[in-house]
Amino acid sequence: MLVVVGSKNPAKLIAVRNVFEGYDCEIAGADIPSGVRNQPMSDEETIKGAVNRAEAALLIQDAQIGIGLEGGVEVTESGLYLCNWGALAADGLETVIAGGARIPLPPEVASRLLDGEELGPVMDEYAGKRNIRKNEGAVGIFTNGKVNRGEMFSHVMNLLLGQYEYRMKNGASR
Ligand SMILES: O=P(O)(O)OP(=O)(O)OP(=O)(O)OC[C@H]1O[C@@H](n2cnc3c(O)ncnc32)[C@H](O)[C@@H]1O
Ligand SMILES: [Mg+2]
Repeated sequence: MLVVVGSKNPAKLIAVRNVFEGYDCEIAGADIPSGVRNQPMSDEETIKGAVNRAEAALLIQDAQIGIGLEGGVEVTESGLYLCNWGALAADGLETVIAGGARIPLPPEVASRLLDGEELGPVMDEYAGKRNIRKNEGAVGIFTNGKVNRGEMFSHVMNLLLGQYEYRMKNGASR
């Protein structure tokens, strides 16, 4: 079985490989646009990005499962929160959706995002590192390394795969 992930970001691919370990399948990453802004600014926009990527990944030749994982932020009364969403698409099945961990961003990072900057480069500058988004992620930085981006997306992937299996088992495919 071929599982296509709508991204080549290693933090996302690691998460997909983790949860499909022991399954007889091949995992491939493909550059697929999210169809939303580079920096999604709400849960709704982030979900849309994840669903778009999953459904476009499924259209790639021989794909049996398409996966979309998307990071964004959500404005709340207690500040700007990192949000993460995932989607799993398969033929004949309503696209499965799951949400991941959320933590608040410090005001100095939040204000730059609200001014239109992207989290990826802002985080690199803030932490004085490179490619944080492909490694531990903002979540890794702000949790002192306790939960990195790959682990966070692994949890989202388990929520997706688990729901997929439940629906397949119970015939709730539509
Ligand atoms: O190559 P893709 O799959 O697009 O991976 P990405 O890192 O850009 O990830 P997203 O598009 O899902 O994330 C949307 C934006 O938020 C940034 N971002 C999201 N989560 C992040 C994190 O944990 N650490 C750093 N940047 C993050 C990211 O760089 C983008 O600007
Ligand atoms: Mg991106």
